[in-house]
Amino acid sequence: MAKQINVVAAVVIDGAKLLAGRREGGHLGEGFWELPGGKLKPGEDPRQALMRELKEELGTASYIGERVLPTVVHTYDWGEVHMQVFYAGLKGNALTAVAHDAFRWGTPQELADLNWLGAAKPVIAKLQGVDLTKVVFPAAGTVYTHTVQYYETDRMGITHHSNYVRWMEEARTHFLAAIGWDYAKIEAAGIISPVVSVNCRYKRSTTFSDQVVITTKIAALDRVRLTLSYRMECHDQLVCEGTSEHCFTNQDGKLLRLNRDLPDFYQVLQEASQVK
Ligand SMILES: Nc1nc2c([nH]c(=O)n2[C@H]2C[C@H](O)[C@@H](COP(=O)(O)OP(=O)(O)OP(=O)(O)O)O2)c(=O)[nH]1
Repeated sequence: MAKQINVVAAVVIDGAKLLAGRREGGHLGEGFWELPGGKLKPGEDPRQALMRELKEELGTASYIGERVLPTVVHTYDWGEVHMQVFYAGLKGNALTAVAHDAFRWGTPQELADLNWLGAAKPVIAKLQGVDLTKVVFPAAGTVYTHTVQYYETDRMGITHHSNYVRWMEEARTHFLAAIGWDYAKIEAAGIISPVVSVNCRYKRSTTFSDQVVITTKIAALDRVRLTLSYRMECHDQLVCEGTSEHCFTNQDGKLLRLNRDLPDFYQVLQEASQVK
């Protein structure tokens, strides 16, 4: 059986253009054009891995967006490449050539005829119908990845259903920290945030070492209540959808009105709720 090689790659975009790199001499696939990226380390979160690779290969920090298409599988003499592809943007302007001997920016149409590595071809084909200027990047904190632990599975090796509610809390903590209101700050302001309800709909099971990508959004916000929605995906498939509803009280348990009692927090939440 061919050796499986897990790879992450980026459609790095700037306006209507994407970035192609030509593989330098001395590497497998030398002289072919590719999307910047590289091998995933065991257990590594794909988006984190891609940021690491882009930093190593292009010399600049990046932000990572949505998946471009489901995982591409392509077999070479040297193994079976499983490539996860995400949109990305670069924070810096100057590119440092480390693993490439040439770079080219172009629209998907302009770059279609380059001599692409096999696994990149379906990506370029898919991009022919995409207007890259319309690609949006998720707002900070909306994407969180949980790796399923051994102790979270049951006797049959399936993740116990109770864990999904805990992961919602992890994703929520991550989300609130990213919008500038981590739990320490909320507590320092004397605010208590009870959970009013939790809802969870299970679609597929997960198991040990699966990476569950959770997208958190504000589903509803009024003066006293915040509802967050969570969409959990694993191996490109929806595994669970949920919501959690929260109110806010002071130390005496008195219900707070966000707009009157916590205007700064309310404003940040309102802005975050505009993100679709
Ligand atoms: N980055 C990238 N890799 C691709 C593409 N298409 C494709 O088949 N591959 C394959 C080639 C390689 O077998 C593998 C990427 O491995 P790599 O050698 O670049 O990984 P790396 O940066 O971790 O390199 P190294 O440390 O092992 O030298 O994926 C593509 O478009 N981009």
